[in-house]
Amino acid sequence: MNQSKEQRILNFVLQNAVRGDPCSVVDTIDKYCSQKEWAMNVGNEKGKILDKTVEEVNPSVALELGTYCGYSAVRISRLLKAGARLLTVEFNPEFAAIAKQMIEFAGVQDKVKLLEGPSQEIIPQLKKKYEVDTLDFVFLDHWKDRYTPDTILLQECNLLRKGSVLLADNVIFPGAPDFLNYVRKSPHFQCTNYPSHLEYMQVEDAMEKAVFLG
Ligand SMILES: O=C(NC/C=C/[C@H]1O[C@@H](n2ccc(=O)cc2)[C@H](O)[C@@H]1O)c1cc([N+](=O)[O-])cc(O)c1O
Ligand SMILES: [Mg+2]
Repeated sequence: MNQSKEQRILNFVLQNAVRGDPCSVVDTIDKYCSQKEWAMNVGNEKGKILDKTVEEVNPSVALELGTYCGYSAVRISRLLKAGARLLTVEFNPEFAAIAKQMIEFAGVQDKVKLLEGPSQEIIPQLKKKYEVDTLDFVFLDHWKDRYTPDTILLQECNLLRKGSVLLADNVIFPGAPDFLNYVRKSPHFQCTNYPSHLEYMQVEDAMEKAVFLG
């Protein structure tokens, strides 16, 4: 049975990155996906915007929607302070299995909890089942038509507090027009746009930061 692209990415990391070194895992995925096979990791250019935002927020509890191969889970968790944790949601069992191995190889498994299932089922479980009070940081990088309903669901579940920061990937390409419309029109969010490029390509993209005002 021939391998999936995601399995090939993982194998390349296992053979070429340094075990226990998250930066080398991130760099090795970028090397593979820029030279061999494109994949929908946030990448290094937008990854630097993600890094800056995570460093600014310095979250104790962070949520990621859309783990995929674990690139941004490794990227985010490498910046977390001792005792801080990242919850990352993945719906596809194959991707979840790849991401788990990627996270363990990078040595960040103590900071990352991978939750398998659709975001609309997991989000309402965060408080009781996963002992979350409120979220300091949320990275949205899953299905683009889920950004808005999940942002509304996060509010309905009282998971955001004054100052909670949402950062959304791909608001230009593939695009999340309804999300941009929603957060920019809402009196509950203060928005900032960060123009960038699609990972590994010279296509315009951007990230949107939306700070919850309570
Ligand atoms: O489509 C994109 N992303 C969708 C991501 C989806 C991921 O989120 C998971 N999920 C987890 C929980 C859910 O509830 C639903 C899905 C899916 O199982 C998948 O692992 C995308 C596409 C391009 N592109 O250039 O085409 C570039 C990008 O940066 C992208 O992020
Ligand atoms: Mg993306």
